[in-house]
Amino acid sequence: MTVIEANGLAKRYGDNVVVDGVSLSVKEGEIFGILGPNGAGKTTTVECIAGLRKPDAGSVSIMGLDPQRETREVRKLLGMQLQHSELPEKMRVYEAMKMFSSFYPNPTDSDTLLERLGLLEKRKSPFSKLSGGQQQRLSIALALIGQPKVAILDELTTGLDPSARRNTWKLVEDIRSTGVTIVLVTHFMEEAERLCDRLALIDQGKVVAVDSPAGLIEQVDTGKRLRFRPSGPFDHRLLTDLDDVVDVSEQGSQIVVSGTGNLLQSVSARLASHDIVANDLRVEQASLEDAFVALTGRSIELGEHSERAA
Ligand SMILES: Nc1ncnc2c1ncn2[C@@H]1O[C@H](COP(=O)(O)OP(=O)(O)OP(=O)(O)O)[C@@H](O)[C@H]1O
Repeated sequence: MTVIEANGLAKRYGDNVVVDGVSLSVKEGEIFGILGPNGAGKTTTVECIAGLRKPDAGSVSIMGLDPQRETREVRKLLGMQLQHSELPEKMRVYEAMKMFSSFYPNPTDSDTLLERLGLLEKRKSPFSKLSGGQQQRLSIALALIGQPKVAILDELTTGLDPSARRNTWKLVEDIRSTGVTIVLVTHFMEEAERLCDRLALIDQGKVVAVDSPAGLIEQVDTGKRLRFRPSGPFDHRLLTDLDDVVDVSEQGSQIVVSGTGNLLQSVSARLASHDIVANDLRVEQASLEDAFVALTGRSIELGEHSERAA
């Protein structure tokens, strides 16, 4: 079943076209990623989807409802974790939960949710005394308090250290396993690859491609590459006549073999039959980053405020 359907969304600020004809559909129970560099229009897109911003053109349907016209009904279905959720410094965790609970007709039990998010012992802490990871987890709790069918999570691991980031990924998987459909906005390749069932790559306000992470990589896959340092004298002709090998070259002391099919197996077998050991053997395959570069001509990590996923 389709949970979110957006068609031809457009939004401009003055002369700046930020969202330029975005169409996408999100299926029930999936983690759908919106991946693109800083400033690509991701946040504006999800704000239009959630009804927090009015698009200049296009339409959105969330489980058959129009977020612009049926705002109250949509709020009951949708939990939104905002990119920079700021609460009053002195507001305590349980007070924030209570306030957000009051917005929904059927909120879940606050302490049970805090416990699930590892925040129960912090329930009396003021917002300003929480670590970055705890503030993020609280913003997720606030997005989930109304028992939404759909949760939109915007850049939820930006600013977190690698361990907190991994814990948050686990949490997102747990939320999905309870049947919540998740839209995940991110500019981290690793996060998108690890979590998302399907992804929309967004660049300069446009959807460049929608597919599973593996499907996107496959679209641009130029084949496989092996690198190794041979243990003894090596003649390229040893490998060039293999069916799976397309090219053999040298980079310093390394041999680089590109090809297709069972490249690793056929090269290993041939080397072994000549008593050559492939030291420091590495298999390289196209990544999501390669797919993004191939589809847009630009690197996603080059955004002004980019931060590499560790
Ligand atoms: N209210 C606004 N008024 C004017 N320009 C805006 C407004 N909101 C966003 N923009 C501009 O729209 C562009 C896209 O912003 P948006 O936040 O949607 O991108 P994004 O892909 O989510 O990037 P980021 O990850 O940096 O937030 C940016 O150039 C931004 O400066």
